[in-house]
Amino acid sequence: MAFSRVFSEPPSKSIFKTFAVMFLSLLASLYFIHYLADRCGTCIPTEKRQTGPVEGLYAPEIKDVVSLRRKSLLHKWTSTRPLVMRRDNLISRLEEVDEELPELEGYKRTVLNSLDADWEAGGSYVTGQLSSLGEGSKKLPQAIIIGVKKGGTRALLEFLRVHPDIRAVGAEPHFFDRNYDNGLDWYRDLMPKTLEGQITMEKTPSYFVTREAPARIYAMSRDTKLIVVVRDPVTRAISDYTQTLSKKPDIPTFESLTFKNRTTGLIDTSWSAIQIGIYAKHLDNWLQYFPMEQILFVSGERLITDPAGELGRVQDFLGLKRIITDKHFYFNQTKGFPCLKKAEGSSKPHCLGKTKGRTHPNIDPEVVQRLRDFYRPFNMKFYQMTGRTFGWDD
Ligand SMILES: Nc1ncnc2c1ncn2[C@@H]1O[C@H](COP(=O)(O)OS(=O)(=O)O)[C@@H](OP(=O)(O)O)[C@H]1O
Repeated sequence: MAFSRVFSEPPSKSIFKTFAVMFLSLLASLYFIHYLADRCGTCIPTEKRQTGPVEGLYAPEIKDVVSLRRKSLLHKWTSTRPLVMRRDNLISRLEEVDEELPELEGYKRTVLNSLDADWEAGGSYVTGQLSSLGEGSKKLPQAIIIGVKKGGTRALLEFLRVHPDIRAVGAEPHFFDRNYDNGLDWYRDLMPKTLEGQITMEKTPSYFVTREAPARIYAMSRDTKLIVVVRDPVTRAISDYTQTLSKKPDIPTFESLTFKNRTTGLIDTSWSAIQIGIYAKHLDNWLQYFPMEQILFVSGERLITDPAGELGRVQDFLGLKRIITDKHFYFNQTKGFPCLKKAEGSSKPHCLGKTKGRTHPNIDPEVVQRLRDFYRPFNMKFYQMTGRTFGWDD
């Protein structure tokens, strides 16, 4: 990204890179083996699956001989290394690896595609919207969650997937920023199959700050509905920094990265963590192509305190019946976030993975205040443009 600051630490980067390549190779191999095992003639009928296949790897109810063999193989994997993780957790981690090392895009996509194909096969029977043969056809998305990074986009997508009239690709396609040269057929091919009346969706939070994205989405379809999950820009910046810190523990402090010059108090707006939160500026870019009525702003804060309320607004915006309601959520005290009572394709409660809801480091309150002062005028402009007050400056 144009605003990104590069931290040049060659030895740790090369170790990380080697680790990432090994990790992805291992995942690709495991999925290949799993895929073969799953496709063999005697595998568990889809209707016996209680969960999506990745979670299903743990399913205790595997009974027949082939399944037992598979179970023992999988048990070996899970007991030797914590590789078989929940699907959304795996997707989030892969996406974070990819963000640091875009050259691994091909590898990552192979793993993510098989994850989605697997999810599709396992989830389709349970949701009852598609047959296990995967009826329907792949379509370009009619609605896209375009941002913002660390706003709560994964939570929104996972919650929306519960709706029987929404089908979404789990992984971030990054089509309108990184993969545009692959063409629309490539993009369509990533999408799940849908039946008449179902909406195809994807989420890639970096679109919101990608200069070319509005024109490109407009060229695909001027009717595309756009959704932006926004969050207090100061908390968002800290969340963004926390994510980077989790992968590169040696980076400078948040406080030192915030300023161009700490003595003069000049904020470094070229740092992506700061730049992304200037929502009014990015929104201007989208309004050159799309009318305000075609963009829905979801409050990242309310998505946590009142998920059903925000989901109600999203379902209205998409022209769907309000099927996702209070009944679908419970507040998980341990996680500290709302979770689904039943995820798509599963009968089990489902919280987002460990990369969502990280503990943030303590930031010098003076620096936080300085950032609040910096964002205030941009926030006011944003409230004015959207006609909604998000309460970040109360
Ligand atoms: N239900 C639920 N469970 C867990 N986390 C939740 C939930 N709702 C919103 N959030 C917030 O989502 C933040 C991550 O945002 P994104 O999913 O947009 O991140 S990313 O851009 O895709 O990396 C993540 O940020 P951090 O708390 O900084 O980790 C969460 O605060």
